[in-house]
Parts: sequence; C-alpha cells; structure tokens
Amino acid sequence: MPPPDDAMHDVLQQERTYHDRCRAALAAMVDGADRQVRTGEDVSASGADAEVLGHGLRSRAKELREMPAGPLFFGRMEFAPEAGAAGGHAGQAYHVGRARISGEPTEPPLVVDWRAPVCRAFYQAGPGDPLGLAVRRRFGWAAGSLGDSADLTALEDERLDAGQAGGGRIVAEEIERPRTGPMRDIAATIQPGQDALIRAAPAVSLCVQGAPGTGKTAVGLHRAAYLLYGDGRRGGSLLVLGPDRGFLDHIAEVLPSLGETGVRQTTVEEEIARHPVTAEDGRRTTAVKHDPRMAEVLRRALWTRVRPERATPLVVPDGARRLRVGAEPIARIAAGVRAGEPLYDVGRERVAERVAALVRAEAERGCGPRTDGWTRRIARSRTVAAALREVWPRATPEEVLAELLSGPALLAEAARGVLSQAEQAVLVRAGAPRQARGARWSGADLVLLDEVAGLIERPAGYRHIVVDEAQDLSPMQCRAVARRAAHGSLTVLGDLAQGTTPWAAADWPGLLAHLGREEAVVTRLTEGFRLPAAVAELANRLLPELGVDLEPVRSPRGGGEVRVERVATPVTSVLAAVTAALRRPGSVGVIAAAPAAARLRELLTAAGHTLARPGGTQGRVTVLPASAAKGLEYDHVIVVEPAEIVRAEPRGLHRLYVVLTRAVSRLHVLHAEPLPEALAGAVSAEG
Ligand SMILES: Nc1ncnc2c1ncn2[C@@H]1O[C@H](COP(=O)(O)OP(=O)(O)OP(=O)(O)O)[C@@H](O)[C@H]1O
Repeated sequence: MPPPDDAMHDVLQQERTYHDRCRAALAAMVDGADRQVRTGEDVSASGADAEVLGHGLRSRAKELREMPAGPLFFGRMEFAPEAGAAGGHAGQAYHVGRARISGEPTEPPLVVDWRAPVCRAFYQAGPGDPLGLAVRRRFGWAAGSLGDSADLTALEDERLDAGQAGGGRIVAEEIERPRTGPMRDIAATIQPGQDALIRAAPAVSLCVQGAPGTGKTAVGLHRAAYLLYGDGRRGGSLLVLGPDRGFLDHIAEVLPSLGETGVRQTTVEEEIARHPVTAEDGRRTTAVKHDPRMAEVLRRALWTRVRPERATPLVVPDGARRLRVGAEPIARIAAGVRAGEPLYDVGRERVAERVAALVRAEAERGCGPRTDGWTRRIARSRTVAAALREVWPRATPEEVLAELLSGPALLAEAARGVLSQAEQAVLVRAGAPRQARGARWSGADLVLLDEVAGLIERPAGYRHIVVDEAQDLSPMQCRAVARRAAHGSLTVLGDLAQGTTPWAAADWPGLLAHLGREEAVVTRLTEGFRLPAAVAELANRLLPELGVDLEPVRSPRGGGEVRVERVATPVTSVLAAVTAALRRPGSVGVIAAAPAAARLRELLTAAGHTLARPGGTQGRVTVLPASAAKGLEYDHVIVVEPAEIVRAEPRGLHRLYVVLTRAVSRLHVLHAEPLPEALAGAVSAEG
C-alpha cells in the first residue's frame, strides 16, 4: 500500500474518529442491553411473558457482549444525491460492518449490517450499473486487528458515478493474504456473483457447482448467516453439513465471526447416527446399502408388518355390556389406512381411532351418546392395543432392519424385482442377530435405519440446510438430508471433479433428484480465489481424466509457485521442504497417502516440529492423509508421491485433484515414482 498523501491522511483520520464514535456507541449498546435485562427482571409480567422477554433481552445482551473483537466496519457507501437512482437512500452515506451499530435512536445507524437490504448495492454495484451509489469505499485494516482505530491504515474509493471501476487492491490483498489458522469470513470482500447466491430468497434451493477454491464454502456459510438475519436468529433451525471433523474445525469460526453462534455444524454421518458404528461392511455390501433402490426394499419390509388379514373380532367391556366389532371391519380399516401409506406411526394411530369410532357407534346404539374423551380412552385401551398388535404392530427401525438383514426369506420378498439375487446375497449378514437388541451396526446400516425411521415418524426438520461437498453424498444419504428439509430449502455445494466416494455424483440433476430438489438451478463458479495461476494450471491437467464435463478453474491471481521435484526418497525429502517452507509466512500442509502420512508425522515430530491438527488453530505445519484434505487450504502445500495417492483408492485421481488444489500460494510436489500420466512433463513454474 503506498503511503497516504495529505488529503488521504485527513480522510483516514476522519474515519478513525468515526470508528472511535462507533466503538463508544457499541459500548453504550452493551450497557443499555445489560440495563434492560436488569429492568426486565424487576418487571412483573405474567410468568410466560417475563420468561420470553427475559430470554430475548439476555440473548441480545450476550450477543452484543460476545461480538468478536475486530474493526467495526469494512466499507462505506455514499448514495448519489439524485432521488430515484438510490431508492429511498439518495444523498445518504452508510458504513458497512458485520453488525449494526446505532447511536441515537432517531438517527440512521452508524454502521449497517452487511446483510441489510441496502447493502446489496455495496456488493453488486459496478460502473455499468452503480445501483444509486456515487462512491464505494473499502477500508484496509492491519492484519489481525482487534479493532483499534489506529489499525485503519488504508482506504480505497471507487467513484461509481464517474464510471470508475475499482482498483480492487484491498480486495486482492485480502484474497492473497497468507493463511494462518482456520477459515475467516469474507463479509468485506464478497464478490457480486457470490452475493447474488447469498441473498437468494430464503425459500429458494440453490446448487453451486464450483471449481476448487471458488468460494463455495464461503458462500454457503454467508448464506446461512444471511438467512439467520432475516429470521430473527432462529439458529437451531439451520444445519451446516460438511465432510469431516477437520473441515468442520476449519470452518468453525466463520459463523461466530459474523455474530451467529447457534448453528449446528456436523457431518451427515453424525447427524443421522442413532448408534455408534460397531460393524464394518465389505465394499459390495456398502454399495448396495447406499443404493437408492434400498428405499423401496425398506419400504416394503416395513409395510409387510401390516396384516389386515390377521384381524380378529374385538370385544370391549362397557359396564355390564360387551361391545363387539367384527374382524372384517377392522381389516377394512387397516387396509384402507395402509393404502394411503401415511407415516407408519400416524397410520397406527389412525387405525386405533377408527376402530374406537366403531366401538363408539356400537356403544351408542340404544344407549345414548358417548363423549370424544371416551372414544380417545377406547383408542388407547389395552383391548384395542392388543388388536393392533396383530394388524399393525409397533415397529422400530432397528427391528425392521435386523429382521431384513438376517432373514433371507423376508429380504427376498421385499427385494423382489428390485435387487438381484447377488445383491440380496451380499446384504444378508452372516450370523446377524434376528433381533434388534445386541445388533451391531455399520455406517451404511445407520443410513438405512434413518430411512426406516423416516417412514415411521417425521424427523425433526430444519428450515435450511447447507450441504458442502455434496458430490460425495450417496443417494440414501441425500434422502436423509431431504427428509430433514421437507419444509425448508437447501444450499447444495460441491464439485463433481472432487468426488471421491464410490457413489460420487456424475451429474447434478441426479443428485438433486435424490435430494428432492429437481427444480434447483445449478450455478457454475469457475473463478478461483484460492489458487494462483501456476497451481491452477497444474491441477487443470488432471481435469480431462476425471470423467466430468467441467470447465477448468480460472485464476485471476499471479504470484504462485509450483515446484515439481524428482527425489530419491520423497518422505525423507519432506524435512528439508518443510524447513524451506517455514521461511515464508503462512501455513504449511504436507499431504501424502495415509501410510506415508503416518511416517511423516513421526519424522517431523522427531525433528522437533509441533504439528497442527487438520483444521486446527495451533501450529503452522499440518501433516495429513490425502483423504482428510477436502475443503482445507494451506499457503504452502507439499504433496508427497502423487502416484501413491492415486493408487490408494479407486477414485485416486480425483483425490489427487483435491490434494493439488489446496495450495494458496506455493505447491511443492516430491516424487520418486513417475508422475501420473496427465502430470508427466509438469515443470516447476512461477506465476
Ligand atoms: N470474495 C472473497 N473474498 C476473499 N476471499 C475469498 C472470497 N471468496 C472466497 N475466498 C477465499 O477463497 C478460499 C477458498 O474458498 P472456499 O473454501 O469457500 O472455496 P471452495 O469452492 O469451497 O473450495 P474447495 O472446493 O476447493 O473446497 C477461502 O480462503 C475463502 O476465504
């Protein structure tokens, strides 16, 4: 950044003073909120109202107190004075920050929340369409600033009213900054295409196919924050799903830094886990269990439990009388309810109610009316429960699945015309207990249990689910996600080129159908914010080999370095490579096939390095197996023996593509074996 001239110096000084004012106003807001909590506690209202009010006030006070330390604004917009061009904002100026700060209640806020509708102009305006803006200002703060006004060191104005396109230095510096620690929010530098996705209407489900580093994860998390803003912060109703713990740790700070702490962030496996995983399936068994045809098999297995033909006459004692209902009407009721295929438990209740209504009709014949309460008691009586046990027995997912997997006859019936004999054979588990109690479950079984559970009763749902790395979800996992968003919307993020699971999606329409969101529009992002041109060029060489119809990632960034080095023993060469990498700023990721990664961890620890966990916050060097690299990024990436990474799994080339695209600045490939063909001939490069 060039040193500021005098005029710039004055403007900077004014902005620092303004920042001081915002800081004071924020302190007053915190005091005010605390005072309201105390007053609220003294006010006597009805118990329930006081509770709700008190909770709201306490949450607001806590939220303000816990606002992350940092600069209070990152941008400013000045609307043109002509009315019309700027909607209701003509002639107004607003600072833009991560949270709203207000001074006097009668005056406009000192800082507007980046999610407020007025801020659309801040992110979307361009010289072609300034959206009413005369000037857009971006602020440059010292790296890691905790919000001291003196840390405001630069600003950059774009005169949109004069058709001036921004120099974008501050944005470029933010994008290229060396990475340390976990992922950060991008509220200050959201790009127009990203903003359009983030601000899409809440009910709209989106699908984003984005090349590596195009900001999919960032978009998903900011969309979550945007939806919470419009929704009075009902955080519990929002779910973020990611591939593994390392990734979740990597993204853990983003939503809190935007002031949103109540969002559940987990993996699909953890979200659906009814039991710990204590069994393992073979590859073929796993494949069949994740196949969408299993949904039909399970549906049939559950419904074979309903047996209208087993109905027996019902006799209900009623004082001195015996009320009788014949087997046939009960069978008819059960068959009728089954035909509508409601949720299993709902159906069961419906049958009980209808049978009770028959009993009531019988009771009322000649003996006067009965109340609804009486009928409800009958519906829940032991006699009716006993009749139900025959025609519509209670079911748990565990019973249904245990019986299916241990009973070839039942399986044959449920899978007829759906699964081949061979597929059925791999499902039947040798020695599996016929009963749910004591059964051991594999990861794939948990997906099946979730499917059955969803047929029995409705799972707790979310208003919105952000699914990251969605290309890796199996059809059955997609169904589990869809069930939880039955009344909500989805943000589906992924990259077909990075699919590494056996069932990785080949196209988006297929996956969206399993997610129940055929209508979602697929937006393609190809501009990479992570990769410098030299790294992108190397990774793009793999793309034609990955069996996907995608454009290569484009990088607007120079400054990257690629070094491809043939060495005698890559593992031992890593020590020197790490030492060299540590001379430059930023994080270092060493990525290798799992066995080599384990050896490297020992080697580097013995050499005195303190290693960080994947996605962790401590330490500059992380050693990770290729399987744990998804979604992560490091300034300097050292890839050890690509051929071994490719060999380690069926979709090894896709894995290598993931690994090569983790580098923000420098990529160092160490190999002894020949490189995979697509990379052969790759030479060291500087972008
Ligand atoms: N508008 C932006 N301003 C600054 N940084 C950005 C912007 N968009 C994305 N980034 C940064 O680029 C990097 C890559 O973003 P992100 O992880 O969201 O990409 P991705 O598409 O999910 O990548 P992958 O598929 O490889 O996991 C992150 O460090 C993110 O903070």
